[in-house]
Amino acid sequence: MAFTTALTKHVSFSSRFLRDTGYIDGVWTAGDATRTFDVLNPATGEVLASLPDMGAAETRDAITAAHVAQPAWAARPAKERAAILRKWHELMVANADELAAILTAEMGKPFAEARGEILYAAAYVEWYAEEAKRIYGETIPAPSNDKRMMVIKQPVGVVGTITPWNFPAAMIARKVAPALAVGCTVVSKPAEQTPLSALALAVLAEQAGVPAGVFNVIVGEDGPAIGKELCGNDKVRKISFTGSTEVGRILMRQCADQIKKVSLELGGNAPFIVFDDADLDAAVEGALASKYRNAGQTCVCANRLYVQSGVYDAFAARLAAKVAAMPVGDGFEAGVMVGPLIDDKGLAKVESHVEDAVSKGAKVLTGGKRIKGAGTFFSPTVLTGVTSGMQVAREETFGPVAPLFRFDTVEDVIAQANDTEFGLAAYFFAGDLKKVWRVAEALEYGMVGINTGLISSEAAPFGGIKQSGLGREGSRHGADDYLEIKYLCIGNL
Ligand SMILES: NC(=O)C1=CN([C@@H]2O[C@H](COP(=O)(O)OP(=O)(O)OC[C@H]3O[C@@H](n4cnc5c(N)ncnc54)[C@H](OP(=O)(O)O)[C@@H]3O)[C@@H](O)[C@H]2O)C=CC1
Ligand SMILES: O=C(O)CCCC(=O)O
Repeated sequence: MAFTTALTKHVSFSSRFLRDTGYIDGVWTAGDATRTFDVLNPATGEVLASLPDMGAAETRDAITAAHVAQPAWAARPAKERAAILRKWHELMVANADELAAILTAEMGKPFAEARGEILYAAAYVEWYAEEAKRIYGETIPAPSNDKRMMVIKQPVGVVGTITPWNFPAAMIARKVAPALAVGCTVVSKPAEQTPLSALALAVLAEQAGVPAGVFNVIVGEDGPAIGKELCGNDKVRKISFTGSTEVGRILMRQCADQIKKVSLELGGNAPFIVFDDADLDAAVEGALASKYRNAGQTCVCANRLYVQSGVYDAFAARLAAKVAAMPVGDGFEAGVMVGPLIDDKGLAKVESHVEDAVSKGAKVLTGGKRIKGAGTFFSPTVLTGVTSGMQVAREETFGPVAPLFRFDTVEDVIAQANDTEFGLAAYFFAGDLKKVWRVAEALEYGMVGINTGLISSEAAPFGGIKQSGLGREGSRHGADDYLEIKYLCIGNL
């Protein structure tokens, strides 16, 4: 059976949104896949579903379908594409509870957070339904009277998207919505841990009127094989990826042969700075929101918390008290704030970061251990006495661990915050306006939260600099990633 009772106790077998195959050219199909792979609930370790392990051949078929469908989709008036996206948005909002249950079951995040993610994903679809109608060109005053110069924008064509498990709905929505809005077609490959949410989005896209071939989903556990086909097939004009910097580098190399466009949203190592003049309660709340959201499995999560000497002890004590009180458990239990980590690999990484820090002199104020049992839980942790020689200073922990570094001067903390190859998000809490400007300008990051730990929004350009990636998602800038600029010059006038 494709779905087990471990899933259907949360999402009924008769759910209109559960699918047990991929989706190619408007058809629910396993292609030629002969093997299956299991989708697990990380809170219990139970198998939720078995899906066909699709690979390069099915990806090729989906690319062909997307290639055939693209000209007609691009030729539809923007208003029609917008109306279909708007309908998709409405269906996501109307069915948020059921989509959230699927998401919590396969990913583990608390149900309220999962529901928040569905609405966040839907907001991207709504945003690009609106933007679809505003893909403006421009006219340019020509340097001579016998010419007229202008610019039009056209869709890049077929797009391959590869997305991670930490936001199984939002990461797909914020790539697919702008792509479809401007007239591209898409072949999507969700993470092997969370394919059910992707398939549920495709069900709703189909109901909304997205035509066959315009949005295709390939499910499978051989990411490298699917990725190679997406990067190597010359019908695909662009790859949009969210995930680890390591895989982003592989994809960029694979795209080099055909000079294929890439958007990459990669790892972060976000500094979170608390200055002596900060509102300490707001800084603690900001740290809780930024660090422990999604059990710390977010590329924009605070990874290194730098606290100025004058408030270090007070901040550490207040943060630890709140963190110790956070309920941990199955995301379906009422009141749970921190769910499991995605899998054993994720749990082992968090554990090794904490062990490394402690072995080099850090102190555990609260947490610090995996929680024994069936699921992959790690207790929300605060570490003090953390220094730059520890793993937590250099690598993304991707777990509920707040390492607190002490600093004295603005210059010192900016140097430490920028001392990383990553440049996605940074945060700081301060009162003095002069300092706010100086620090905001000096931080080498694509996004900076000032006196807030939450910066994500469909209205904002999300993306990084340095090895955190290329391109932006969300806002009006997010559409540009799926558009080519064409310059037209009329002569002999
Ligand atoms: N920027 C971010 O938001 C994210 C960062 N990370 C970071 O990466 C670490 C590892 O997480 P992990 O899940 O392994 O992330 P990955 O980067 O390995 O996975 C993300 C996506 O890429 C796919 N993939 C993996 N290898 C290839 C490949 N060679 N070619 C094409 N696609 C590929 C995966 O497919 P499949 O699932 O089939 O392997 C998945 O869909 C985390 O601990 C975290 O630090 C992780 C997720 C998101
Ligand atoms: O972790 C990610 O890859 C996406 C960040 C989620 C968000 O805040 O939009």
